[in-house]
Amino acid sequence: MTTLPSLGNGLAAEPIVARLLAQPGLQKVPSPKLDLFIARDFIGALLCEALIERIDAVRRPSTIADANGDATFRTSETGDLSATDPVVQAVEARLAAFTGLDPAYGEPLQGQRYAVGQEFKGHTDYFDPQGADFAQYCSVAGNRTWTVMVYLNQPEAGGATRFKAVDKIIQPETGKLVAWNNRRPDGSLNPATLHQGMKVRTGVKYVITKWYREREWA
Ligand SMILES: O=C(O)CCC(=O)C(=O)O
Ligand SMILES: [Fe+2]
Repeated sequence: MTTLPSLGNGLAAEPIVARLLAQPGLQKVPSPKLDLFIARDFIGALLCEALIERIDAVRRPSTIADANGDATFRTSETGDLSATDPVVQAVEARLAAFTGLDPAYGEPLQGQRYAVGQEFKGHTDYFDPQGADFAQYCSVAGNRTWTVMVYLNQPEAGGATRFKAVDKIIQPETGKLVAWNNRRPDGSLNPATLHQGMKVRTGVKYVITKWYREREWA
């Protein structure tokens, strides 16, 4: 088996985009405004189930940076997944091979759970350099570069991810990956990555998220 090389932190987006485009079944959302990719069946249902179990074991109320006075802005639950767990390691290896993004720059894999009525309102995944919490979140590893997210199940209704600036609504499906560059090709932060996790209407929604940084995650 050949091992694909790591392609860095994603700030140089071109090699990451090329690696993604080489993956069978990958869809690029056609827009000049941002690099946004979708791949169905990125991981299988059994691995998704195992990850859901792990999330349920560690979940706690989600938080946001730069409190905005809206207590209902992000109402989901979040949990950090253990890097020593073989199930987590399997996903990490698959993510690294698929995207080329170097795991050394990645935050710990996180899980999110949304019950009926829960959501994450419109936001960007990068931290606002003018925001009150910027130093706290970014002084060590720098700001975020890429986001990679995988839906672990399919709620009966609701729970889509909406990218307003490009008028794209992505429906959750078990094992489906969504990846985007939080920057423009020149490396500047891209406000067109604004997105929201829409309210779950029926059922429950689970995702995993992996965020990459400018500098290594210690
Ligand atoms: O749950 C979703 O669809 C989006 C989640 C998200 O945007 C985030 O966790 O940053
Ligand atoms: Fe997000």
